[in-house]
Amino acid sequence: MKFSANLGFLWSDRPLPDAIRAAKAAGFDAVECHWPYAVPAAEVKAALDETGLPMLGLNTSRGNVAGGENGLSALPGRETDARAAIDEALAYASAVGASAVHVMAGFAREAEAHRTFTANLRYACAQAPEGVTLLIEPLNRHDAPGYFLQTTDQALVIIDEIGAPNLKLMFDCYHVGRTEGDIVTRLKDLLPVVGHIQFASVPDRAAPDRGEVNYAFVFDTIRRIGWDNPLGAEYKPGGPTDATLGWMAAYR
Ligand SMILES: O=C(O)[C@H](O)C(=O)CO
Ligand SMILES: [Mg+2]
Repeated sequence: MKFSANLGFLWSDRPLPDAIRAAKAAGFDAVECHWPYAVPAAEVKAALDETGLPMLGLNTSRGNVAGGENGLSALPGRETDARAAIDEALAYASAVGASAVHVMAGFAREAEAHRTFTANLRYACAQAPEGVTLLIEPLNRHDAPGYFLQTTDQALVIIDEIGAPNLKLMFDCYHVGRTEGDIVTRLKDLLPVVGHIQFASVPDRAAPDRGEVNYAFVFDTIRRIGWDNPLGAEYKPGGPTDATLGWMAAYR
């Protein structure tokens, strides 16, 4: 199995270039991040070149975080800000060679939110350069109550409606486990539209060696169905990241 270190959580106490180096030293095959924008892209690119690790993805900006925002693309009336965030993410992705951008929907319950989200996603799909995939990710209702995109069924409707080859699903086993369950069946059913897979223990969002989901079974199923891309370790270490990596040895 190949694994990608999600540097939004792993080694998040270090500057991003150092976190990339730590991921390399720990044996990860790739990295991904959340919101790298405070770090000059050239510094991130230099660390990626130095380590040889690919950057699999980054997120569009959340907007006004202090004001409670968690993404902009489904917010009616905020199209200008949402598209600026998409442009920013695509430019950063191009500068560091990242292969995906997660377009964050945000907290929205208005009737027009679906139409706003699909319009902004169409914009993103049209703007994305060759080799950059757009991802949408349902977030579980416990951690992100009121988030517009909550289930894989809802994401599938959106992906089908837009019908763009560069729009895919971020299948985060943690969120699916918390909201929907039946993780491996959902994954198999959705495989044609899956662009990236992430994981963490359920329900604690810790390393995958605990909790109610048997990740040995999940990873084995992923291997059997022929998914060969690195799986995103997006868990909260709750202390020094290096002390939480014992789970990896079983899959090498
Ligand atoms: O929280 C998650 O699972 C996402 O992957 C993310 O990037 C931020 O919401
Ligand atoms: Mg995730």
